[in-house]
This record gives sequence, structure tokens and C-alpha cells, in this order.
Amino acid sequence: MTTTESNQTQGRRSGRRDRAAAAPVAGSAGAVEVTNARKVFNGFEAVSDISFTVPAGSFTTLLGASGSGKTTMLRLLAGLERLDGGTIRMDSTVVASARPATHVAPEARRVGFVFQTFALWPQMTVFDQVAYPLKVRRQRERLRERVRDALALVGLAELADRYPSELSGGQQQRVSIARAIVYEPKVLLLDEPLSSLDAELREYMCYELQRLHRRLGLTMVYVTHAQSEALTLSDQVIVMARGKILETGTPRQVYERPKCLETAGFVGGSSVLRGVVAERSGQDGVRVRLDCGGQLWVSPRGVTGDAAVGAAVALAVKPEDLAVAPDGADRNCLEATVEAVAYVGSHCDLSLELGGERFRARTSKSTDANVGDGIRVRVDQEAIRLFPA
Ligand SMILES: Nc1ncnc2c1ncn2[C@@H]1O[C@H](COP(=O)(O)OP(=O)(O)OP(=O)(O)O)[C@@H](O)[C@H]1O
Repeated sequence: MTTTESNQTQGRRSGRRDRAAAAPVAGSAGAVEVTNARKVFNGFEAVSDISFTVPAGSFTTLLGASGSGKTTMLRLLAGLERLDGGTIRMDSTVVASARPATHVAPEARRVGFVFQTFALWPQMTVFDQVAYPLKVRRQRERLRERVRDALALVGLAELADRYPSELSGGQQQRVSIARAIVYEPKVLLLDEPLSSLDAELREYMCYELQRLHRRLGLTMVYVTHAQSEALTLSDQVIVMARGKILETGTPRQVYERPKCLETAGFVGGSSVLRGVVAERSGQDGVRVRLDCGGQLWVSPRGVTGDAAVGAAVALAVKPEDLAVAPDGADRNCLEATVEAVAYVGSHCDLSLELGGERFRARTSKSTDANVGDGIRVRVDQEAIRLFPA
């Protein structure tokens, strides 16, 4: 049974009566397999020999800084760009390949694409926008019903006669999602779909997308540079930089147990403290003498690489893994100077300095630290990640 069928069955079992559950828009979910994909623009490698798989029905996010190649990879999946190397398979069928040259046209790939800018036509009603892909594909039977179902799924059934200028940003984005799912794609591709919405609406739409994914059971590939969206939404996060994949894992893996320093910095917002391994103990882990002064113990499960005594290493420390040290605490404590304090309501963000190194700490909102104060912070030994320098 496919995920969608399973969702339908669950919908019937739970007695859901809404129309969308009775007649889901999406078809079955498709698995995607990318092997050694490469894309070159004027001699510049935007996507550089990358391979990954997206399990059918999963929510996978390509996460990376601007220019890391996320959009190019998504456009390759959609068929909007041609591969210069490698192969893309959807449900085991080759849809793109550099050699032998194969390029299945976008409209023949059963993929839906949601753009960052919504890309709605100002002179068309909501109904006509959503009907358009069906008309292009000459799928005219049950057209009204299918459009209504797609609009119901995104909560816009009542607004079918409106024009884009009569909709809020969030509603416009939902029209573009309805337009992308109406022709029953197997894979839905979303390119930074929330980035032009304000912060509050973005958070709300994040939950809407989660709900939609659960309901449709569709394979979704999502591009963003916002780690919070990637962590909230995904089954699988693919972290990209410079056209390559740094690592792939669940949100918890890439956030709590990153495999490299770059992921730790990008996904976890970690600060980096450099030093030298001073001692190794089977139970206690590794003691690192920091270049900036002080020392920290790292638990064995936080250690990547050999970490032999004398080796130069880099420690990644997430802001929330530092706390103001309780009285009497000694182990894993650092004496630092407060350089900046940002009160953000739920907590305080401190910027700290020690021996020329800067690092960040997220502390309780009741912290009364002031700029220039000396402060003792304790670093959670279990949370520190150690990498070869
Ligand atoms: N059509 C093009 N012609 C030339 N260079 C391009 C083209 N499209 C993308 N690039 C370059 O390829 C690199 C990757 O771009 P891409 O848009 O895939 O990155 P991204 O990670 O999606 O970035 P952003 O988050 O800013 O959208 C960038 O250096 C970009 O300038």
C-alpha cells in the first residue's frame, strides 16, 4: 500500500468527513534517486557530483547558505535545467541523464513546483490559476471538481472567485500550492516557499505544510536556508555547501550530532573553540586545553576522528549548551567577559569573549548580566562536538 492509500484508509477509518479526505488530490508518492548530478553554468559548477535518495512519501529538505546550489538541484529535479553529469530517477525510471542524453520534459515528470515568488497571474481568478495546469495537460474531465478539491485542501474553497490582489500573502502562497498539486504529482518541489512571508505567517504556514504533507502523503522536496524550517518540517535534511552535500540525516542528527564543523556552525549556530587534546580517558572522554584559555571535557560520543593527545582540534558548542555556572561548579566552566546582551523575551542571548575568542550563550531571561561583566559559564560536556582542526 502506498502512503497515500494508507492515508486514505486512515481517513476513512477515522471517519473524517471533509471532502478533501474523501477525494485526495495527490496520486501515489514517488521515490527520487539522484546519482552524481552535475550542473555547470559558464564553467562554474553550481551542482558538483552529488548523490542522494528521497524515499517515497518523505519530506526532504535541501538546506544551505545562499549560492550552495539548492535551487539548481531542485530545478534539475523539475526538469527546468538539464544535467551536465549524472542521472535522476523517479520511481526507478530515468527522467534525466547526461549520458546517454535523456531529458523528460517538466510536464511529463509528475512533479509540482512551488516558487518563492508565488508566480500567480494577476488577471486570473484563483479558480483559473489552479485549473491552468489541468488545461495545459488537456485533463478536462472532472476539472471543476479537481480544482475545488485542491482549493479545499489548502483551505481556500471559499475564495475561488478572487483575484491575487484580493488575497493575503499566505493565501497567495496557498493558491500556488493548490496549483502545484491539482494534477496529482508524485513529487512536490518547493523553493523557499515561505521566504516572502512575514515571520508570524511563516511559522503558521510551516504547520500548514506539515498538515498538508501528512494528508497527501506526497513526496516533498523543500529548499530553504532557514534551519528552523528544515528542522520543523523534514524527515530528512540534506545540508549543502558549494554545490556539494556536507551531510544527510534526520533533523536531530544534523542538529545534535553533526558530522562536520561546517554543519555544526550552519545548522546549530555553534561557536567554535580551538585547542589541543591534553588527555584521553575511556570513561570521561577527551580533555581539551583551549587556545583562548581554560579547558573543556568532551564526552566520548562527541568525538569525531582520532583526537590523539597533542592533536589540534576544534570544538563546536551550541549557544543553548552553555549556562551560567551554578555556585561551586568547577568542571567544564569558563571565565568569560560579556560583550553584548540581547534580551529576546523567552531568553537572553549573550556574546562572550575569552582570550580573544568569541562565543555565544543562550541563557535564562532572568539573567542580569551586563556588558563588561565577568561571567562563569558551564558548557554541557555531553553536547560538545569535537572535530579534527
Ligand atoms: N542560470 C545561471 N547562470 C549562471 N549561474 C547560475 C545560474 N543559476 C545559478 N547560478 C549560480 O550557481 C550557484 C548556485 O545557485 P543556486 O541558485 O542554486 O543557489 P541557492 O543555494 O539556491 O542560493 P539561494 O538560496 O540564494 O537561492 C550560484 O553561484 C549562482 O550564481
